[in-house]
Amino acid sequence: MNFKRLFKGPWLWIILITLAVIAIISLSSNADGYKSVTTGTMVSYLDDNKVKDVTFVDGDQQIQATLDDGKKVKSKYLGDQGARLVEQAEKAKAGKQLKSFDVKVPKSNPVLSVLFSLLPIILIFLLIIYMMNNAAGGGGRVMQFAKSKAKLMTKDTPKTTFADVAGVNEAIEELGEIKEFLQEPAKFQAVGAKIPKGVLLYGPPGTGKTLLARAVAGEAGVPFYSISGSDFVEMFVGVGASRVRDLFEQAKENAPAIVFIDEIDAVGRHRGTGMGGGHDEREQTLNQLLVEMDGFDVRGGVILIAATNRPDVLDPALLRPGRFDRQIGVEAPDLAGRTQILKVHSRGKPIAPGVDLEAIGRRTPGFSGADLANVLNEAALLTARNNEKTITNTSLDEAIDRVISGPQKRSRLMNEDERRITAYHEGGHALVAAALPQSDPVHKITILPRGRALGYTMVLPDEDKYSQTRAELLDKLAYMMGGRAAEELVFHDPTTGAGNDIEKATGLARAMVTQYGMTERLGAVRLGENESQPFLGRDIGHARNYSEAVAAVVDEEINKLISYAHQEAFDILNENRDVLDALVTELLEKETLDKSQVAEIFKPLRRREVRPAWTGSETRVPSTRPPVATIPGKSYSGTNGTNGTPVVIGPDSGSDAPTPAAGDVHGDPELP
Ligand SMILES: Nc1ncnc2c1ncn2[C@@H]1O[C@H](COP(=O)(O)OP(=O)(O)OP(=O)(O)O)[C@@H](O)[C@H]1O
Ligand SMILES: [Zn+2]
Repeated sequence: MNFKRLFKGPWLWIILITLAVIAIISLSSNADGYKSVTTGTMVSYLDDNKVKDVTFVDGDQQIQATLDDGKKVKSKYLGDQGARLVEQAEKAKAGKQLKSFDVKVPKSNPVLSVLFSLLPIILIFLLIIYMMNNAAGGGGRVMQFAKSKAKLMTKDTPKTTFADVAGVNEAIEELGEIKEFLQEPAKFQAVGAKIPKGVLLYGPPGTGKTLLARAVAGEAGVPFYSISGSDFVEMFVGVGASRVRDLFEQAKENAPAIVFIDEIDAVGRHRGTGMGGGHDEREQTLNQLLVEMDGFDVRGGVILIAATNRPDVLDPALLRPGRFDRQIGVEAPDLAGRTQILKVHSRGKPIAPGVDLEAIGRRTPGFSGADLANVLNEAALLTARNNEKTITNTSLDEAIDRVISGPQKRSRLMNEDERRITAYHEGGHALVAAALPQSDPVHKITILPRGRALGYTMVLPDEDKYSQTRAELLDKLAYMMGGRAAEELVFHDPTTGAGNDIEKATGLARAMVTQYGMTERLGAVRLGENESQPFLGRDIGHARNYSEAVAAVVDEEINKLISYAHQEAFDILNENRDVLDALVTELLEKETLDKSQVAEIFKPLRRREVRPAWTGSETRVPSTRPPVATIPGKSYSGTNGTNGTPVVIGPDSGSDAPTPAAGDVHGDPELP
């Protein structure tokens, strides 16, 4: 039994104090052996001179008497009786009938009275501690609130290895150095090499940052301490800072070790931007972190690994050399990476012989490692639920859909009219996409309600893409409006189903105007800045750094882009009404159409010409000389720009439908 632990709990103290109080009270109370008699009896004892000695206890209005036969008695008297009784006793004393006579004014027991007056306060205090304990999630936390919650996972460290992390080879290469250092620090010290104290892993959620950090510890065989940045910023002021101190103390004692801080942006944001006037708790914690980082000696063998989704908001002081001077990006995986991750996670799962993991990887651009792990898990769950033995393509298909937009809503009854409207809406998206020359192939159309969407159309690039041209964006705008245009064309009355499409199209058009410089009128000028609110941790608005006049032009240009796209979509559908009807007929019957089925139906489609050249100005005349030829077979890895995310378009019941995991239309994440 851990006694130290026991003394930290409030209950033991409560019990001890209560026992002590009871003991003191019972000791000092009248365990004196006097027998109570009535006042009348006492008076008659005195009158009859039967009393040997007598004591008046004033405050208590009590007479204690010892009788001639040794009996001890006591009784109460009234206030004005006292004087008479004393007189009587004095007389008896004078007449020698009484041996001794005494008056006591009892002093109240000082310990007892202090205790009694403090008792309510103590009880309230204990109650407050108890309640705070509960609020903090139990476990006697308040009593040890300064102790870091970092957990030493196991003494023999995580079992994760680099083999468990796929598709992030660059990061693994960089971290390999850290691993070697932790294994053989002497080798590095001998040549005077300085190992980074801190490594910052940054990248989108679910790409395996935590997994990587654990793998370093697992590979090097050192203890792994992990804590989340938001844990620092908890409860009382000053606690965050002492947590940091404690965490490092613990790690140093067990060095070589890895300290992992997840969500470091929770503590590591720019200082001086907190809402509480700059001197908030977070800032103290950050300062302590900086102090610790400066103070610890790498030769001590503690290496700090931190992870964040938002490296842009971190305090520059953290990123300075000597702190997190090594920064490693962990990006969403590319096709090869996705295939590898799928392989890692399919280990130990019975995959049916016909399943091609690379094909799955091809269909899941934009998925993070966590999404892919989720796909395989969902597929396994479905397989078990259907009492099947192996994971088939069918269950993997369903699993991908689930990860994108939630489980099927079989119970949602759509009446025939609504189903037909949905079919035309989705058919509209798909047809416009297929008729335009620069858009990606239609991969799937479904009118099965799923999540909050009534149906969706998935338009996917054949390979990962990192940037998009203006013509591609114009095509995208057009097919985003395709659903709405189909409703207008066929039913003469649009529905609310296009709400989400309109929202995304407007976002895309705004970006084309204000960020990508894709209009003639405004040119290649960046308009406005995304203002990030560090304390709230997200962008709260768009700061306008341009005039009212320009704002009006921006609005006009956005409008122009959208209405052009809308008209284009409408015209394409009108020209191809026969194909649209054929598509809808198939959709109503089969509910879901895959790539080859769609391609078959679209064979007679009247396709649009490639858009004319555009440079944004008449004075910039495009050259007729072609670019140099590319070396066949050589691939270039993208550096930045858009990640090839599939576009999923669905008419939604509301505008606040969740963004599908992999389908963000204006998903143009600005890579850090
Ligand atoms: N590259 C990968 N290889 C294998 N599995 C991965 C990979 N990336 C993510 N996963 C899976 O996803 C899970 C979640 O990943 P992890 O917690 O490491 O992501 P993260 O980048 O730390 O996310 P966050 O930023 O949200 O904390 C892992 O436990 C693992 O199962
Ligand atoms: Zn739509």
